[in-house]
Amino acid sequence: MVRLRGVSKRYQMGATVVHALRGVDLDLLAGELLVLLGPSGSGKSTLLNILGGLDVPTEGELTYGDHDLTGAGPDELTEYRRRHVGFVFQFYNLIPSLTAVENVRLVTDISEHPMDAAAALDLVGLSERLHHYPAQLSGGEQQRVAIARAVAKQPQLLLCDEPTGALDVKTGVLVLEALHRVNRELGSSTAIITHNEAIGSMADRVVRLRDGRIASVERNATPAPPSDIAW
Ligand SMILES: Nc1ncnc2c1ncn2[C@@H]1O[C@H](COP(=O)(O)OP(=O)(O)OP(=O)(O)O)[C@@H](O)[C@H]1O
Repeated sequence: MVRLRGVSKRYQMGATVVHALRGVDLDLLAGELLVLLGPSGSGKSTLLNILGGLDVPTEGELTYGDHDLTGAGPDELTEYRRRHVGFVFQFYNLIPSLTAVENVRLVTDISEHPMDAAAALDLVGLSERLHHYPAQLSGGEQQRVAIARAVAKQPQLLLCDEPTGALDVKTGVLVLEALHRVNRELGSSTAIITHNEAIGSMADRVVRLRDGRIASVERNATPAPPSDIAW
């Protein structure tokens, strides 16, 4: 689905150069659920941002299907994100003055092949909360609205940066269940960044980053259901 080859990212900070990624090769496969683990500063967010066209590599290649995005400019990357990528972040970034269903409609109104906003909220278990405002929802419910908003355009890629980082275990598991369901039912290739080793057990593949490099890739023959995960 998406292919990175020899991807490096360097940031110039005054006189010093920060090597965020060093020669990463990674394929995100169609329909898979990938968990990206690694210590703070190992390059996880940088990698996810490059996969999703939010950032560009200093070196290396990025391909989406048979579309070469290496060297793509801002307009081409915006088009790529708009058509194909859904993002979920640690903080939900909902519009406080809009209800759950209105937050999701912000995306469905401008998408080519959207799901119905209420159906997207149903997919994440929130059919009873369509007309609640963010302040009337728990943290886990707000994150599930953010997931519904990300998936309502039926993206081929769903990229999640610490989606359970701000949540307790019980709520975090509900969010993981929503991501798992979206991955299995919509078939969106899903990548989840986390510090939390336990979450690796629900993945088809676990990729570990260390110091900007891929330290290991493991395939899970029998991924665990999110309800079995505890931390
Ligand atoms: N915009 C930037 N400017 C300068 N350095 C940056 C920038 N973004 C990231 N870095 C540096 O690149 C390295 C990798 O950062 P990144 O955020 O990808 O790591 P991470 O594994 O996601 O960390 P965390 O788990 O703490 O979020 C870090 O050393 C970070 O300080």
